[in-house]
Amino acid sequence: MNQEEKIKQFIENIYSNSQYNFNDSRYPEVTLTYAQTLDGFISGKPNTPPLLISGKESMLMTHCLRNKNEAIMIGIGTVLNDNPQLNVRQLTGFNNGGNVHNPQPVILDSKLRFPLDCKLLKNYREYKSKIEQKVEGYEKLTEIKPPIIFVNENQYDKTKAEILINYNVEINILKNDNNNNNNNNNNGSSLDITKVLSILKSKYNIHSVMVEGGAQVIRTFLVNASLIQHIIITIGPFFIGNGVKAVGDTIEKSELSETSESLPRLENTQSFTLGQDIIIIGQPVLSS
Ligand SMILES: NC(=O)C1=CN([C@@H]2O[C@H](COP(=O)(O)OP(=O)(O)OC[C@H]3O[C@@H](n4cnc5c(N)ncnc54)[C@H](O)[C@@H]3O)[C@@H](O)[C@H]2O)C=CC1
Ligand SMILES: Nc1nc(O)c(N)c(N[C@@H]2O[C@H](COP(=O)(O)O)[C@@H](O)[C@H]2O)n1
Repeated sequence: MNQEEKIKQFIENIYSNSQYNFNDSRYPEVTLTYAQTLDGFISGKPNTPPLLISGKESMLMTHCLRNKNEAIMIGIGTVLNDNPQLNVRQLTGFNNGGNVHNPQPVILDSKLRFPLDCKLLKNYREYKSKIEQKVEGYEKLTEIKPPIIFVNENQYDKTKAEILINYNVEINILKNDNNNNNNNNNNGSSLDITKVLSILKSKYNIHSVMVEGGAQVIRTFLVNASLIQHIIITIGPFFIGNGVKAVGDTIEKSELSETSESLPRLENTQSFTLGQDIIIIGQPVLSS
């Protein structure tokens, strides 16, 4: 077995040992995963170029996780800062007829700041055009899905939404409920994450979601930890001194949701090194 096959096998085991039962839940199976430095940062200061924390082996693990999960969720802050692709391009068989799949991108974007020239849209449009024109090798391309975006009612530009809908982007409009439990210091523009997850399950039949960040989204899930089934953290073996902290400086008790009265601890933990990085895996549990 090569390294990619070993990582895929390892990831299979994580999910096959999971207690999660899709039929019993209103939500998809959620994996919160991100990479941080030894001093707890997930990126450099805001508006600086994306910080590569994962080494090549743990990045391969991230691509295997993307391949395993049906959807990948990020916040608009990450789209704007990193312009990510969120595909599985490091896996064998990518765009070559292999048995790999790109996850469905899901973006939390209350005010619809989604840039029309971002890679997520550009890659999708290029893929679609190649399929429609049947360019050579088109049958072997790995499918790219247009993003699903969640916005807050009354906070988004309807004209921009129309443009995106014409590009096959799905826009889901949520009622802005300031009493939701997603406190994350973003001035009342936070989407109700339980609604987002239940729509992903009921409307799109999505079974599994990998939540990749950024900081505000990680925080939202940690204060609603009953929604998470797995946490997988890559620790890069270096310090950077400052930047964006994975969970911010402090989380107040008042931020915790009704269903998650504490921040989680991990059970069934596993840790190992991948290249020079340390991987920590566990299932979050809440103390009562
Ligand atoms: N090292 C890693 O694994 C990763 C690092 N990052 C880094 O994270 C940084 C971006 O983080 P942030 O600025 O915090 O942006 P973010 O990606 O967490 O997006 C936050 C935005 O999402 C929207 N949003 C709507 N509903 C929300 C909800 N319920 N909870 C949270 N956000 C909601 C709001 O507009 C909010 O401003 C970037 O620098 C990026 O490089 C991002 C992903 C992974
Ligand atoms: N696993 C991981 N390790 C790092 O060091 C990272 N900086 C990230 N960032 C996440 O990956 C996205 C970029 O994805 P593409 O390479 O463009 O497909 C970035 O936006 C973060 O979500 N992840």
